[in-house]
Amino acid sequence: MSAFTLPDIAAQATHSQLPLEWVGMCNIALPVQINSQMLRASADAGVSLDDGTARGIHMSRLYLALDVLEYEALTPALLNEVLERFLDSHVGLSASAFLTLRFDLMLKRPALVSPLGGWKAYPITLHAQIKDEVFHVELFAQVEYSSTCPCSAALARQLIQQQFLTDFGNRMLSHETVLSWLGSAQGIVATPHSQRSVAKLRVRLQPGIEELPLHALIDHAESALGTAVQTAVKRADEQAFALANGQNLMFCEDAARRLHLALKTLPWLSGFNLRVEHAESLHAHDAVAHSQWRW
Ligand SMILES: Nc1nc2c(ncn2[C@@H]2O[C@H](COP(=O)(O)OP(=O)(O)OP(=O)(O)O)[C@@H](O)[C@H]2O)c(=O)[nH]1
Repeated sequence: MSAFTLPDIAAQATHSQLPLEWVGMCNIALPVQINSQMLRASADAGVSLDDGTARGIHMSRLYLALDVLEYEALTPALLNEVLERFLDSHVGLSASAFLTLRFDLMLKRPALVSPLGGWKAYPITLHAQIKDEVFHVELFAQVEYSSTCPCSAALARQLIQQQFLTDFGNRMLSHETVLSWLGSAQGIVATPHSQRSVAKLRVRLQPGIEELPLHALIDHAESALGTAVQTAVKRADEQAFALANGQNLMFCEDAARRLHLALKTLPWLSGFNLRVEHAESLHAHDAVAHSQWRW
């Protein structure tokens, strides 16, 4: 080695003769382009080290291959291109390449009634890989919604009926008296409990799909649930939300089944795994359900 040559440890041989499934870097900060927005993302970039005699991979080559993500809209083709670059820069060392991207998708959402709106941040994780020469992409999205317990709603209705009997017995009542009672806190003595809930959707894309259907996946899930959490809210919006909750009473099992049936209709999906978590206000633990299809 001359005084001007930098030592290249990664290029040395190792005596362990042991291939490794994944080698790379985690939590690389970088921007990605989605829906013409520049989003702050975090990437895990890796390859397999199939040559068990090689000391290491070339981390810098993976890092530099991520560059393109800054300049082009994120699509399955772009993810594939980055993974191909990983492999092209590791010929003879690696046969599989992996890329995970995490970011918050920002979507502007209208209010239910008023002409207002606001932004929601949806946590997204994309897993792309080339393994056995096959390219795969998985999307993971989190969608928050409200769930009102159907059992609690029925119990509350029963208490309201009992209160009605206590207040009026079998008396003949005028329309006006009943209307006023229904509008009073003494009449509606009990309310069901609701909780902020989250659906965690993991889906595999059909090969050949051109766009990442993040927006479509989230819209589809929110429409199936009917009670997506809101942004800007005036009283008219809150009332519409109360109605939506009353019309979409859900145990976690109901939410999981709704989402299962809804996701199955998406033609660009080849399989999914979903989990719903209802952060119960009745107790301090969560109600959780899982479901999957072709997973
Ligand atoms: N393989 C490997 N490299 C590491 C690790 N930690 C830090 N590095 C450093 O990552 C840097 C980049 O590695 P390479 O991509 O091989 O750099 P290089 O040899 O200048 O680049 P090439 O000429 O393209 O091979 C090197 O300085 C390594 O020492 C590690 O755990 N494994």
